[in-house]
Amino acid sequence: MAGFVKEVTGRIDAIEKISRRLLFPWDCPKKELPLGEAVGRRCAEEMTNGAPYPPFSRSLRDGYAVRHEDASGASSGTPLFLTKRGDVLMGRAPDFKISAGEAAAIPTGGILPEGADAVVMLEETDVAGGWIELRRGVQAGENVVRRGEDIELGAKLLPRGALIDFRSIGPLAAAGVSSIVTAAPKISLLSTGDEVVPIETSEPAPGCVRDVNAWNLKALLLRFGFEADYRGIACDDGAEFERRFRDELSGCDVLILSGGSSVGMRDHAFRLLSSLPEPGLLLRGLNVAPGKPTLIAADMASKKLVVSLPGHPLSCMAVAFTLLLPLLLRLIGAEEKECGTRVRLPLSSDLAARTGAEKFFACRLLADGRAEPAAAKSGYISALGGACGFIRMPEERETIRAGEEAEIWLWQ
Ligand SMILES: Nc1nc2c(c(=O)[nH]1)N[C@H]1C(S)=C(S)[C@@H](COP(=O)(O)OP(=O)(O)OC[C@H]3O[C@@H](n4cnc5c(N)ncnc54)[C@H](O)[C@@H]3O)O[C@H]1N2
Ligand code: MOO
Repeated sequence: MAGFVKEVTGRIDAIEKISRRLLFPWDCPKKELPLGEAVGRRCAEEMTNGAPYPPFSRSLRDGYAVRHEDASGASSGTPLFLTKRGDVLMGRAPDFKISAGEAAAIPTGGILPEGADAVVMLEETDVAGGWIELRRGVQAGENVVRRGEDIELGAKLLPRGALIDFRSIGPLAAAGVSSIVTAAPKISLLSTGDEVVPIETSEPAPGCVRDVNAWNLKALLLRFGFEADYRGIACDDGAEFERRFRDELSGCDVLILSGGSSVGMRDHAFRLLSSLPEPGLLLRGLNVAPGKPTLIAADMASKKLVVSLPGHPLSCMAVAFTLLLPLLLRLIGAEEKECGTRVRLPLSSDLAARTGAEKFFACRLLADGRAEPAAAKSGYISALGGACGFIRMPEERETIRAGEEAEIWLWQ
């Protein structure tokens, strides 16, 4: 790996410069999917609500629909009595209105009859001699959801590029969105290195290891709404590697390599990324630890992005989470610009590193709310097991003490 670049670019600088230089977002492929199949994907366009929700004012309780002023002041000691106007039937529009002094029986979810603006719960009422006895007063709107109160007509359901998941699918279903146009950039994953062998290899030869990075990357990207196609492993032979690289690049929008990003005898990524037409190589060396040997290049005319990630599995994932995902979000024009959530939590033990680079450490969340740094080297593959995300140590820091708050980048 000797001879790797000394000059490095800061992560945020890299993201901003590359996005601007490549004129993100790109008009990348889209796929229309039935709602259920769109779960876990990102919508290609902003989605707005086509109908108010709920579509009609409805009761939240079994009870009596009333005008709140008619119930005002009712208590068990001084009950009020209203005339029963009728029964609201589930799934049917009432064919009567509530006038002063009237109440209507209503089920949970029933349409609030015109004139009524609140519901008194059944257990706070009685039927007495043809009257409805109220033992409690209600405020306007109590036990009722007004038409459009939850989601107004025209409200934003999903910003462009948002992840479709359990948090956002309900309003889409309610709005009758049965299919969604999802962003579907064609992303290919190619691992590199003669020592990297397919996972099916029953007994890797001495010096060989099964491919981990491609599977890590595939799972990470999927978790954040991007489908990536595993294209296998490219060997270290220069000519063969080049053929494979060009072949794979021609079939996708984004080619993600791992390994061979450093500059050594067998590291062809730099040479090939540099050979791409305008703008060619955009990043050579990232000021992130682990993750320095990262290369990014693009071919603007053919709208191709190539990201060559470090071979060490933990480095590869740190760069994928902190640099690759933000770039992909910008590429598809997502409003969200980073994946995950930033919080500040105290650390459970001291952390020490060198100043200069922006540092990321896998960490676990302890039950007492502290973050525990994983004791891991960049070549480890176990560090993300049970991790909640990464601790970020800024460039200028070299320690964070136990008990001191640090910035944590949670997956969620
Ligand atoms: N003398 C120096 N050596 C190294 C430097 C350096 O500056 N000077 N940089 C180190 C850093 S930092 C990293 S990170 C690695 C990155 O090197 P490459 O991106 O060129 O990656 P490789 O050399 O191909 O592999 C590194 C390491 O990772 C393993 N690997 C690669 N691909 C996979 C995969 N798909 N699944 C599992 N493991 C993989 C590979 O076997 C190597 O052990 O270089 C340092 N060295
Ligand atoms: O940057 Mo390497 O990616 O430190 O292990």
